[in-house]
Amino acid sequence: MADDDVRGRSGEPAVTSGDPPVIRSDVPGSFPWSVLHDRHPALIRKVGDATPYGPDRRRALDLLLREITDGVIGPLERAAHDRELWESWDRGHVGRRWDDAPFLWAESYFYRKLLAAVGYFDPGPWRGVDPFEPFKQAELLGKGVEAELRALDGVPGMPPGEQAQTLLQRALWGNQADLGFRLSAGGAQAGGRTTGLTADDSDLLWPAVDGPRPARICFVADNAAGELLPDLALIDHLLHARGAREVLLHVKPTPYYVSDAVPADVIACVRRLSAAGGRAGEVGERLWGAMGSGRLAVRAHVFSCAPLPYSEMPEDLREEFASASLTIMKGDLNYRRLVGDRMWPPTTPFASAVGYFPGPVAALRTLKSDVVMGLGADVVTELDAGGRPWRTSGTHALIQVRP
Ligand SMILES: O=P(O)(O)OC[C@H]1O[C@](O)(CO)[C@@H](O)[C@@H]1O
Repeated sequence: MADDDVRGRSGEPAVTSGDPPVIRSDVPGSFPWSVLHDRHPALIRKVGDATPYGPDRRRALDLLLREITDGVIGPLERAAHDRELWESWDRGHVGRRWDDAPFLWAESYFYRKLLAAVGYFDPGPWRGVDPFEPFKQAELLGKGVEAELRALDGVPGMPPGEQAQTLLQRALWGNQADLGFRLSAGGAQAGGRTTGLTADDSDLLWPAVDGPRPARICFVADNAAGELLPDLALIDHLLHARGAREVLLHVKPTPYYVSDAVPADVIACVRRLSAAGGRAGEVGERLWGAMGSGRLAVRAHVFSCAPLPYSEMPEDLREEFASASLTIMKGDLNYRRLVGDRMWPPTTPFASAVGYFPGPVAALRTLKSDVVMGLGADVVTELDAGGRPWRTSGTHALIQVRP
């Protein structure tokens, strides 16, 4: 796959091969345009309403709203702890228009600036206060999560193959629990789901787990609460029932894309499981023990919040993925970063885009953005004929594996 960020003289990303163009947000009415122009302003308001910030934080939120509305991407503060890091991730976009940056880059930078606006990195009372915590917390205590936990009670009575598939499917569809999606005006209808998957390589996934030696699994999580709970139930299955040696659970180092899990969310979910009683309680107790013994380790790599595709991952992360029997990538954003945020023809083979990845990799994702590949031509024809926004509505899902 060509590297998006091989730069031309202007600093603009240059497409160097026949790969399709990187997705931008500059077409009014397009999905990425609506994320930048509708979803992000709405999110700034919701964040301001959810926490009693004082006048200085409110002013900063207003300034950010003005910046994303009026157009030009401003730099981070001179003293920002990660300014150098972001300079290394910049591809000449700072100082240019938000709409002209790659969609992936612009969204990621928006979340970094939102954290700055609420004082997340500054000395003072708001340092480390997750602006999305009220939304995550509401979900964790909600009825949907209660039902998810109770559903685990039915799993031990199933034949082993069905247990595995059930836990896999619950983790997959848990990816609908994306608060960024639901907080926006148009996203509220997410929740319907199709019965079949648009692609299903699950028969390739289990052999990678059950290989000759006890597996080491990298599990790259996505959203907290409603997604992380079934993810953790699947992780428990890998460790407890499938004899995996260890699971390295990658989450975000800082709050991101509203509901993306950070280490505190892992702890909250393990506590929630442990306190639930029944099968969920057993799962929670085992995971608690696995964290204590090191069989379940949490990672919060800085690249997990980078505005770049995984093809540009740093060497230490590459080595970690290379050492795994299987890396499981959850969710839409991880998919975009895995295959490259481009308008791939949807029948392009999945393996052709992930050839750079240093080990076996599986994507578990509900479809919430334009990027998709690895579908059968008949599937695409049928989906297109349906006349619905199947790529972005979260009602469709896929499991793709490159062994
Ligand atoms: O939580 P997920 O599955 O990564 O989805 C996040 C998705 O939401 C969006 O922010 C908007 O749909 C996408 O850009 C992104 O891929």
